[in-house]
Amino acid sequence: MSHPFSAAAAPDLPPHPSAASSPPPPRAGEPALSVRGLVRVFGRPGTPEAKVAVDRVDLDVPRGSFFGLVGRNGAGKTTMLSMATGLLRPTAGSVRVTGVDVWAEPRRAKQLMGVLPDGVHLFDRLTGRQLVTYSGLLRGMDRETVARRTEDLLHAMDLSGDAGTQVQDYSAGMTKKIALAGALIHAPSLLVLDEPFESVDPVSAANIRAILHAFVAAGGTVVVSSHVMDLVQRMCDHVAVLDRGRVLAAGTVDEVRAGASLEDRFVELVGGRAGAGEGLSWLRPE
Ligand SMILES: Nc1ncnc2c1ncn2[C@@H]1O[C@H](COP(=O)(O)OP(=O)(O)OP(=O)(O)O)[C@@H](O)[C@H]1O
Repeated sequence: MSHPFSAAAAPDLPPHPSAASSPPPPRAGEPALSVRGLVRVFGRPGTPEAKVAVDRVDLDVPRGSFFGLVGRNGAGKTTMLSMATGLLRPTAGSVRVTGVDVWAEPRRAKQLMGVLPDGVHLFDRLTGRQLVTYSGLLRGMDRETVARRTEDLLHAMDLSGDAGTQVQDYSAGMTKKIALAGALIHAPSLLVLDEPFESVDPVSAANIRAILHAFVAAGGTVVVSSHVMDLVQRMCDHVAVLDRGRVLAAGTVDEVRAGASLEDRFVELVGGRAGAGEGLSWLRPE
């Protein structure tokens, strides 16, 4: 019997949609995502307030990979992924999705992508079912396909029972899952997920991982950002370590961890835990 949380319950998600407005075919030999010289400065450049959040990043995400982007708080992960997905304009540099320039041809590029941004701001007066349905209709998909995939996705995310509830009444984890369902409905070639497991319970997280693995097995590419090294080591085949807006290491997980655990290697790369707990000598029970 097909268990509701098993990979077998993953919705029908070939990497290329049968939507009315077909996306451009991937260009042979192009990485799924290619970033060159990417820079983002917040605040006026040259002023003391200027903050270089992403600093001349070059990165290739191979097609068919499950790619983890890891870094400390404030390392620049969200800023980089926002630029990569057309949500935040780069100060400099370029981004291509299977050869399509995200900032020169945003409509074409966005057809190829499914995006789960960090701190998603959803139309939360909609019910879960309406939100997923509109995600599909806005992509130009036909109603019948949208209706079928919406039910598949609600089931796969264990949200069928809450499909008629407004998203504003969802928990943080449910909100994450419904946003992910909306990002999957057009069966994109590339999924970019910022912290997809944050606030998500372990059963739902395992379910989402199974869906993502099935998607990669079908030829899709997934990029996830995460702080959880153990998860990235187990789940991803490629990883990039970002720190202070720069890529410190990138490659297959085995190349980057170089025989150590990814967590140990990460701490080594970003400079360890110097000063942890110092200056808090007062922090003890009276
Ligand atoms: N809108 C903004 N205005 C000014 N500075 C910003 C803005 N957004 C991000 N930053 C700064 O850019 C840097 C990178 O932030 P970013 O959110 O990309 O990091 P992150 O790696 O995603 O962190 P976290 O893991 O905590 O989510 C931080 O120093 C942050 O303060």
